[in-house]
Amino acid sequence: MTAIRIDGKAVAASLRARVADAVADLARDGVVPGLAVVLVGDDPASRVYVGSKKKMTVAAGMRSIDHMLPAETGEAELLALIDRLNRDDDVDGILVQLPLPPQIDASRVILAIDPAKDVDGFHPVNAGRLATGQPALVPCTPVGCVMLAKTVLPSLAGLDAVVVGRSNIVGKPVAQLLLAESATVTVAHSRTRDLPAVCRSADLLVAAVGRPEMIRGDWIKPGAVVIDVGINRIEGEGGTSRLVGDVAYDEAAAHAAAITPVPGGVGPMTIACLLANTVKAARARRGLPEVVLEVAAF
Ligand SMILES: Nc1nc(=O)c2c([nH]1)NC[C@@H]1CN(c3ccc(C(=O)N[C@@H](CCC(=O)O)C(=O)O)cc3)C=[N+]21
Repeated sequence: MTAIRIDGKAVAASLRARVADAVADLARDGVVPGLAVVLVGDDPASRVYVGSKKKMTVAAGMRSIDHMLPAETGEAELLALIDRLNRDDDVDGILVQLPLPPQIDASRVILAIDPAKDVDGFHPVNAGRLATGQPALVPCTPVGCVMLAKTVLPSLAGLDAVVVGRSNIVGKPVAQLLLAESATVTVAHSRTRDLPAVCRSADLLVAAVGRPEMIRGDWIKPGAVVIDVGINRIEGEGGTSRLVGDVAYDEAAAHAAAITPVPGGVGPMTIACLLANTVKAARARRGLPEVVLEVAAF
């Protein structure tokens, strides 16, 4: 069997087109959503990523407000900026790029963001709302994972889903979303016994561990759907480098029914979902009804 390659780039482009339509609707009422992105330090990969978010925010018709702060920025200074952004009525979404330098406590920063503007969905209020089935801003990468799975699966109800990784950013929220879709969810992690056997039980496998190609072909149940969240840069010969996922793609594709590539899988969905969350926040803050931006499933 050779698996279907799930085209995250194409699904993300169609989601961004829906976002742009929703932004045009808001513009007719004089509303232009604004997304503030805060980057502390000058990590080159983070700069590239923030740049591409800015470009796509503007392409969708929204305002992008960048705050590039030096690596030595103190926690109090960052918290003061967040306070200003919370109060600024032109700002609908606030994203503080992670990781933060060691002198800043990320959990305190996340707690300081107004949950109504928390387009990353990392604030405990949004995490709690997601866990209890209330309307929430939901983390972007997990939403992207579920959207991609739904492009090849008519329903996730009753499926055995295995999530490898238990971070607050991906593992836990993607498990909550899959549970809300009525999958039977197992969250595996570094202390899980016989991880290959646990993975082999999965109809739907979500890999979010951050270890290059850790998940091998013979860990995949025949006919499974595999969503690879990992984005790992590995050094090749002669100073070259390439991106690989947490799943050994070629091996896994020999067993799976469908699989997301890296690059071109979950990554582009993360940014598209961030734009969608910004529209969602802009509407909710003004008491406007929610619009469906999800790409039509199946
Ligand atoms: N507060 C916060 N929110 C985030 O959502 C967040 C963050 N901090 N810190 C960094 C990570 C990383 N991240 C990516 C998003 C898109 C791609 C992406 O679009 N990747 C493309 C291209 C990759 C390339 O060519 O370099 C792909 O996978 O096809 C990658 C990485 C969001 N993050």
